[in-house]
Amino acid sequence: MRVCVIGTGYVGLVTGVCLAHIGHDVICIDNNEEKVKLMKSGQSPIFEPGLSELMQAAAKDGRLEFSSDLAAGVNHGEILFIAVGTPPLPTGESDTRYVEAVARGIGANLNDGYKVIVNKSTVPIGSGDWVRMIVMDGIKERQKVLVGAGGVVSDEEVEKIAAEFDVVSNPEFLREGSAVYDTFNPDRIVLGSNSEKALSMMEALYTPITQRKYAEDPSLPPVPVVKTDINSAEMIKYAANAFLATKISFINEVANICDRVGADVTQVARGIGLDSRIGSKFLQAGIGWGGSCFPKDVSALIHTADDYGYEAHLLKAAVSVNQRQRLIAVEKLQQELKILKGKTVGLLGLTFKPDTDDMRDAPALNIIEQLNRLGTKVKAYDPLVSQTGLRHGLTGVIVETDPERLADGCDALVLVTDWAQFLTLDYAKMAKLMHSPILIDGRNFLDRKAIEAGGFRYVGVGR
Ligand SMILES: NC(=O)C1=CN([C@@H]2O[C@H](COP(=O)(O)OP(=O)(O)OC[C@H]3O[C@@H](n4cnc5c(N)ncnc54)[C@H](O)[C@@H]3O)[C@@H](O)[C@H]2O)C=CC1
Ligand SMILES: O=C(O)[C@H]1O[C@H](OP(=O)(O)OP(=O)(O)OC[C@H]2O[C@@H](n3ccc(=O)[nH]c3=O)[C@H](O)[C@@H]2O)[C@H](O)[C@@H](O)[C@@H]1O
Repeated sequence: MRVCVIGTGYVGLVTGVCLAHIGHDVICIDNNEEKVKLMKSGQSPIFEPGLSELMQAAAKDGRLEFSSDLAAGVNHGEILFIAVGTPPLPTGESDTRYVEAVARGIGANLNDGYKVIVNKSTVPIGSGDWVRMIVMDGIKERQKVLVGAGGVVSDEEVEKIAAEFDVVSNPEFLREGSAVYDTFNPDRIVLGSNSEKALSMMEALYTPITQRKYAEDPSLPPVPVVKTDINSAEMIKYAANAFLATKISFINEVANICDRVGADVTQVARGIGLDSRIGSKFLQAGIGWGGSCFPKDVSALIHTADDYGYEAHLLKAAVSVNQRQRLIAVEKLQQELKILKGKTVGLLGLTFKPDTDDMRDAPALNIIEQLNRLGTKVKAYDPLVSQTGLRHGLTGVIVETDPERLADGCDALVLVTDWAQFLTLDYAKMAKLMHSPILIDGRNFLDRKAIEAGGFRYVGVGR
């Protein structure tokens, strides 16, 4: 099928590349010319395991193109994905201006022939109808321009074009760092629409994936396709992220109680996670959830509830537990070192999770800010940030090029991101380079015994 994906961030680029890989004819559009230039040269603007290889192969096979020309993209695609960002506004609500610009642009360029317009971006509930309205506005604006220029686009023609598109909500559930894997091995595909025609085109689009043709385990039963109305599909996305974030806040709260009563949250998590009603995933206690989506999506859902006269107490509590948890490492440093002014702390990891270069709403940022406020010198080593030299506008932190330089002269280390590389560092050597070999394991990631054998005092979260 002919597909156009508009917006080449994590979601758009991974969607476009994976759809090309399974045989569709894809054009990816972005209004950032620099990005388009980079992608045309075969380079991925984001770090995502496996993505570059698939991207280069699909481009070589002629199934994947990049452009900044929206009109060309709209003309090409039978299915048009909107995958631009929906960042949070200071109020917590979602900033939909990029979706609006794209929807208007689609309308202004819609041509003959049926099109499915897909909301892949995470958008506030009710956005399906809103996108339809904006696309219609775009069509009308074009009509005005054409009429002004002596063209002849009649009202009937506008109605005809309008009748020839449907809007589908198709929320995305991929995780950064395993985005390609998640795309080929989804737990479900959610499609929200009231149009049978649009739904059947979307089902056909995803058939190779739902039939597990590209799955790690092709013998699994087909991927469930959940077909709903548009509002419910949009709500599924928010509810899923809000549930996962709340689950992490729950285990973090349990961890804080464990710290006080002398229990070990890692053992508790295993003990409760084996209950199939609870499940073992997303029970890793630590310094809290971050990233580009959990914080913004939970806030947006709280905001939506508020708009409709409902106070979302539980979600607000999940956020407030998380805000406190973000600084738990600083509390632990104070317990260990007492006065932090004039001390040097080294952060192992900066990104909000491993296998990504994304620093959006990373807990490291709060830790750096708070330590700076307390007069502490902060250094950091991150496998990706240190290597790529990408500083992401980081201030108040010296980015070191290797773990031993990081340890040199530190009063304590804090493991911020659970990068696999951190399991095999030479901790004995690092301990010798430090003023005081203290390690706060903000992700309960390391083997306490091995770290202690290396000469460190080990402090976990809730263990
Ligand atoms: N990052 C993630 O892991 C996930 C994100 N989502 C949702 O997907 C959406 C996209 O998120 P990301 O990929 O992280 O976004 P992003 O912020 O990384 O990328 C957005 C891209 O859209 C482009 N763009 C903005 N306006 C444009 C326009 N008018 N025309 C063409 N391109 C335009 C930007 O240049 C940028 O390349 C958001 O709604 C997010 O909540 C959903 C699931 C996972
Ligand atoms: O909407 C989105 O953008 C995506 O948000 C999350 O994906 P992502 O943010 O990439 O990363 P996660 O693996 O979910 O981790 C989020 C945060 O929670 C933290 N986390 C995760 C799991 C856990 O047990 N404990 C924990 O503290 C991570 O360190 C990270 O800071 C969801 O998992 C995806 O399904 C969703 O598509």
